[in-house]
Amino acid sequence: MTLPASHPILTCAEAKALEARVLGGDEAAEWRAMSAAGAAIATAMREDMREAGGFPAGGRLLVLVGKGHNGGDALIAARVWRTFFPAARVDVWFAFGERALRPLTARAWRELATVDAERVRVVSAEEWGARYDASVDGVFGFQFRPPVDEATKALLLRFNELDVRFRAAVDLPSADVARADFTYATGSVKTPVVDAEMAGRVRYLDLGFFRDDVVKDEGERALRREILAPLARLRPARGDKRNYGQLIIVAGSRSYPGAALLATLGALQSGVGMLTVLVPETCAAAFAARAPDAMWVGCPVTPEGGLALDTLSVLRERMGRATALMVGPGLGREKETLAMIAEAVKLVDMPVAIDADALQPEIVAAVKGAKVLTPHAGEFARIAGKGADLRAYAQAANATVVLKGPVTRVSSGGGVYQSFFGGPVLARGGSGDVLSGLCGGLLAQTPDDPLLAATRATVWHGVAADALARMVGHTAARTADLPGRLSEILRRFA
Ligand SMILES: NC(=O)C1=CN([C@@H]2O[C@H](COP(=O)(O)OP(=O)(O)OC[C@H]3O[C@@H](n4cnc5c(N)ncnc54)[C@H](O)[C@@H]3O)[C@@H](O)[C@H]2O)[C@@H](O)CC1
Ligand SMILES: Nc1ncnc2c1ncn2[C@@H]1O[C@H](COP(=O)(O)OP(=O)(O)O)[C@@H](O)[C@H]1O
Repeated sequence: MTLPASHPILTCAEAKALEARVLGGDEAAEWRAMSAAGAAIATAMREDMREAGGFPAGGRLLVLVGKGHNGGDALIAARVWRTFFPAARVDVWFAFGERALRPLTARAWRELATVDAERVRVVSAEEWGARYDASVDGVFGFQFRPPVDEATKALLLRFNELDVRFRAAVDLPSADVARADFTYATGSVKTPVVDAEMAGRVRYLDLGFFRDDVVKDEGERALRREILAPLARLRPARGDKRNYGQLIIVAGSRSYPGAALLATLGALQSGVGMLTVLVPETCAAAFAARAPDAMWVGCPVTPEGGLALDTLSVLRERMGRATALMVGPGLGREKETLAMIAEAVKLVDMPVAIDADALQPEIVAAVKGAKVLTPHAGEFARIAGKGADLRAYAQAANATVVLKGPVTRVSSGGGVYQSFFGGPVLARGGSGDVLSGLCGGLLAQTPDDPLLAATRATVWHGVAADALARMVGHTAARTADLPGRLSEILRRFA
């Protein structure tokens, strides 16, 4: 088993101890880390801001600075921002005055202030502009101890009212009051940010603090995009399609034909060697025109339009050398169809991925071997019971579970791997179907390693969604365009 590329998620006390260990209280090392954090924040902000159309030349940035290193990170980010956007105008607000700055934060401020005094100015809260293109909140970081004083809280609440197109925060949204669209977790992800309502989306910025980390399948962990790197490498010259697995998908119904097609498009870009898709006979020809590289097999349907029990004989004929089975997208919930699926998962001797309507307790229980389940919160409640714990359920069900949501969490009963990739561009019908196809395709390639297939699919899907959002924004995007983004992101591992 290859453990998924990931780093531990730490409590604030653990993060403090880690930084003390790595930086050893050495001021030069601390400055280097702050500089790396600031540069990483600015770079990530520039990328993420493309989802909102980018930062205009001559745009306005507001930087909120506290006393500590969180403020220093924000000030360095602003200095790097000025190298990206030389005409940017930067307003700096010191929450506790300039004199309160700790030495390295004061140094970060001196470096920013000397760049270009005309475009960088200190503002009081009264001088805040009504509108900014972007902001960086560095008032409080993970050393924050509540409560916040009333005056500062009132100002942070006022900050929330400003018209800011893109709000970034360093490590944690200040006092859990300042609102962020993206919170940049520098060096490590700290536990409180994961559930912080004000944090927006979390981005983990790896600063190399975990050099000595040995991945263990335990605890809460943040998935890293490096999990995709092996997929970017050359394949052996004499490879054969049979080396890359064969996936069989059973999906679709008269009501939801599109889900089967979307899952197929996801699977086709997973790198799988062969793909066979069992769909209602009425769909096969049209789908073959859309995706001729999959082998479409038309199956009998019930009068209501779901796959009929006889689909089992088609599966028996076709399962030959298959290395994984994926069932669920768009099947509908007819009794006959679900009974057929329960038999199908018993029939095969290969790992099974289960999604959507096939996520029923009796179907999950019928799988003999390895299984990957990809429920959203509603489906998870259906199979595991209301309020069930992900890790405990995965362990009890002997399954790898991908619990989808704004942050998707994956566990096979050991560690809980969180994916901070992807965003609201995915909040539209069919994006889960693409994920299940991708997951099935990866499972067919690593049938002995369902955890690797599931975590990799989750990261890949999320990173592709980010790429899509950067191209077209959140609103006028289409799920059908998501599979097309899966290839380009592998090209960035050179
Ligand atoms: N183009 C297509 O053909 C599409 C077909 N789809 C198919 O539509 C069928 C129904 O899927 P749905 O996911 O809509 O099923 P449902 O909306 O019926 O979800 C099942 C239960 O979970 C709840 N629920 C749904 N989303 C939730 C969430 N994010 N958090 C908490 N609870 C949630 C619902 O209230 C419901 O009780 C599936 O077969 C699916 O594959 C969808 O994937 C959309 C696109
Ligand atoms: N706000 C969001 N931020 C990030 N990811 C999201 C968000 N909303 C939905 N997603 C992702 O989109 C996918 C939706 O899947 P699912 O709920 O099965 O919908 P569907 O059946 O319509 O495809 C999941 O991968 C989920 O993690």
